[in-house]
Amino acid sequence: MADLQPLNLLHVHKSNIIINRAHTLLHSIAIAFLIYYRVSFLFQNDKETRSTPTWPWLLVFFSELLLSFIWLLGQAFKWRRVSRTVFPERLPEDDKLPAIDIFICTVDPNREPTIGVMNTVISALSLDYPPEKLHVYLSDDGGSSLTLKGMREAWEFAKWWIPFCNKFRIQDRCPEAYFSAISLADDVGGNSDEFLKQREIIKQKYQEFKERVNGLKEILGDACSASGDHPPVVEVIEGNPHDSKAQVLEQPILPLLVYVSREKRPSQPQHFKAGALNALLRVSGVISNSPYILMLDCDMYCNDPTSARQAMCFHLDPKLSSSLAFVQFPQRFHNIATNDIYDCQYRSTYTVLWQGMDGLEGPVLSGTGFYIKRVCFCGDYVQEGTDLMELKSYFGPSNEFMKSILHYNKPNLINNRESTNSLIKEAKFLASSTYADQTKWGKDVGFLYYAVAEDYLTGFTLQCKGWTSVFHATSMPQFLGTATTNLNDLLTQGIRWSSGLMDVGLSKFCPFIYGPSKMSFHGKMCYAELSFFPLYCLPLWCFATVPQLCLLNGTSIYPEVSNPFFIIFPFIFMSSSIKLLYEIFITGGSYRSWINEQRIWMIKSITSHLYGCLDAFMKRIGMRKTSFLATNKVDDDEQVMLYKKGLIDFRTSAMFLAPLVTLMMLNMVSFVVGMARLILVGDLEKWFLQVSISFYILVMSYPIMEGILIRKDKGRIPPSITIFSASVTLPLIFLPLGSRFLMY
Ligand SMILES: O=c1ccn([C@@H]2O[C@H](COP(=O)(O)OP(=O)(O)O[C@H]3O[C@H](CO)[C@@H](O)[C@H](O)[C@H]3O)[C@@H](O)[C@H]2O)c(=O)[nH]1
Ligand SMILES: [Mn+2]
Repeated sequence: MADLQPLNLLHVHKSNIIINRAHTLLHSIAIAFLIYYRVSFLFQNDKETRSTPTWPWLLVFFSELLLSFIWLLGQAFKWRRVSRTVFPERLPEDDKLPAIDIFICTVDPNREPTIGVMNTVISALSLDYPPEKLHVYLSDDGGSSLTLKGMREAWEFAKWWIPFCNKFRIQDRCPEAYFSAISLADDVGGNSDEFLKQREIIKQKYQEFKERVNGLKEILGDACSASGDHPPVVEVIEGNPHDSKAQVLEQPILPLLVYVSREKRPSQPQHFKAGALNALLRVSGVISNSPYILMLDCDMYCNDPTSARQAMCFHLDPKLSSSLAFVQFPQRFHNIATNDIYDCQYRSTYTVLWQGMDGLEGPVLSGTGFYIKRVCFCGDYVQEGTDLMELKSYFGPSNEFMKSILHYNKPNLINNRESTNSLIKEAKFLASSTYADQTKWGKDVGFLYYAVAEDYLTGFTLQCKGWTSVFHATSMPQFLGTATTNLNDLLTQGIRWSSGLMDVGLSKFCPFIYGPSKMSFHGKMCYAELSFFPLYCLPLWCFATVPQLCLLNGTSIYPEVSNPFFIIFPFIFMSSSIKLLYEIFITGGSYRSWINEQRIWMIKSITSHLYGCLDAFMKRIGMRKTSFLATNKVDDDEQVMLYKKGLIDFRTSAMFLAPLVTLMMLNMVSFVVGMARLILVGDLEKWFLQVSISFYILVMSYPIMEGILIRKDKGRIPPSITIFSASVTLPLIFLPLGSRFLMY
C-alpha cells in the first residue's frame, strides 16, 4: 500500500492565477490606449503637432513600447504559479537510494576565503544521506595549494564533526554557522551534560581547524594565490597517515572527498565556471559516476541536511522522473539585513518568477543549489548502436570515460590502491586543458560555453530538448550563500549577468528563434524576458532625461490634465505599483522592500544593465572578449557597518557614480524649474506629468542626495564626483545636447 502514496504534491495557486490574469488584461487595455494616443498624435496634422518636436515624442514612445513589451513577456511568469510539498519519509530504504556526486567550484582564495569554502565542503560531507553514496568534488580553478591543504584540514575536522552531528542530530551542519548561531535551543542534544561537553570539544577543534587554515595563508604567502597557468591535479583526500586513529573515538564512514584542479594554460581558452564543471563531469565520471549531481558555488553551504532526500522525492517519482532533468532550490543568503537595501535576496526571482515557471516546464537552472541527472549532459549521443569511434569524437578519447557514459548507473568506485593510481592518472588526463579540443564539450555536451550565463543557457537548451525541471522552496532554506552587500560588487556582478543574458538573446539561442524546441510559448516568453530584461536600461535612461530636458526647454510631451487621455498615465503607474506591492505582500515583504526593489532596479538599469548591454554588443561585433570576475566574498568591517545601518556603500568607480549623480541633478533642476513655473505661470495642467516624474525620481534618489550632502562616513559619494557631475556632465553634455538634439 505504502508505495501508492505520492512522494510529492503540487499546489496550484488558484486565486493568485485569477488575480494575475485579470490584472494582465486590464493593464494591457491601458497600454493599448496609450499606444493609440501616441500613434494618433504622430499622425495628427494640426498646428499643435507642427509646433511639437518629433524626436522627444519618438523617444518616449519607443521607451513606452519597449517597457510594455518586456512587461508583456514577464506576464508568462504570472500565468500559473505553483508550489510543492515533499514526503521524504516515504522514500525507499537507504540502501535503495541512488548515489550522488557533489560539485563545488572555487577559483580565487583571495576573493573566496578558504575557510568559507571549507565550510561548504564540510556541510556537503555531512548531508543526511548514506555516506557511502556521497562523493564530494571540489574544483579549484586557481590551482592554489592553500585550497588543497585546507581540504586536508577540513577532512580531519570532518572526522570529528560528522559523528557529533549524527549523534546529537544537529540541524545546522555548516560549522561556522552552527557555532556563531546565538540560540542552540533547537538542538536535539539539548542541555545534557554529555552534549555540552562534546560541543565544547568540537568547538575547540573547530577553532584549531580555523586557525590552521588561516595560518596556511601566511605560511604559503604568494604561493597560494590563484594562477592561470598550472598542471592538472586530482587528489583523493585520505587524511593524515601520522594522525593516530585512536584520537577519533568512533571512526566514522565519510563520503569520498576529491580535490580537482583542471589544467590551465594562458594559451588555451578556459571557459570559466562552465569549463571547470565540465572537467568535473569527466573526472567524476571515472571515479564515482553517480547518476545524480548536486552543484554548489563555493559560498553556498548546505543549510538543511535533508535537501538530497527532498530532491529524491521528485527524481524518484515515477510520474516525473523520465523527463525530469533537475530539481532547483532557491538561492538564499545568510547575510541579509532586515532592510535589504540592495535587494540582494532576489525575492521576486525565487518566489514569483521561479514558481511561475514551475507551473510551466520548470524553473531556469540557477547556477547553484540544484540536483541534476548526469545523463542530461550527454546530449542525444549515447544511444544504442552508436559506434565507439563516433562517440569518442563527441566525448574525447578516454576509454575509461566511454565506459562511464555507456554504463552511467554502474558506479566505478575506487577499491584498491593500484586501481586508484591508474584512475587518478586517467582523471588527470580528463582534466587536461586540451582534452576536450575538437569534441562536443561545451557545444552539445556538458555546460555550454557560449555565454557567461552558462547556467541559464544550459538549462534553456535542456528544456528545448524536452527535459523538465522542478522548483522547491520551503521556509527553511536548503542552501545559504553570501549575498553582495555593497554597491560595487552588486553592480559589477550585474554587468556580468546582464551581458551574459544579452549574449544569449542576441545569438542563435534567442528563445524565440532557437529550435527545434519542445518548449511551450509561455516558457519561451519567460526565457526571453530573462535574456532581454537588461534592455530596461534604454527606457529608464530615456524617462530620466527626455521629459526633464523637454520641461527645461518648454516642450510638453504628455497630455494635459484636462485631456481624456491623461488618466492612462497615472493609471498605468498605479496599476503596476499596486500589483508589485501585492506580490511583495504575498511573498512576505513590506513597503520597504517595495522602495528598495524599485530603487535598485533603477540604479542597476542606469548603470550595470547599460554597461552589460554595451558589453554584449561589443562582444558580438568582436570588440571585446568574454571575462568572468568572480564575485567578492570577503567583507570589510566598514562595509558591514554601513550595510547594517541601511546606508548604501558608494565606494565604487566613477563609471557607476557619475551617471547616477548627474541624473539626480538633472531631475532636481527640472523639478525646481517645473515648480517655479507652476507658481509663477500657473500652468500646472500642462506640466503635471513631467514634474511628477522628476519628483518620483528624486524621492527614489534620496540615498544619493544623502550621500552627497549629509553623510560624512567613508561610504559617502566623493565630492570629486559631485563636482565633476555639476560642472562637466550636466552643464556641458546633458543640457546643451538636450536643447539641440531634442528640439527637432
Ligand atoms: O573561472 C571561474 C569563475 C568562477 N568560478 C566559480 O563559479 C561560482 C560562481 O561565481 P560567483 O563569482 O559567485 O558568481 P555569482 O555571480 O555570484 O554567481 C551566479 O551567477 C553565475 C553565472 O554568472 C552562476 O554560475 C552562479 O552559480 C550564480 O550563483 C563560484 O563558486 C566561483 O568560484 C569558477 O569555478 N571558475
Ligand atoms: Mn556567488
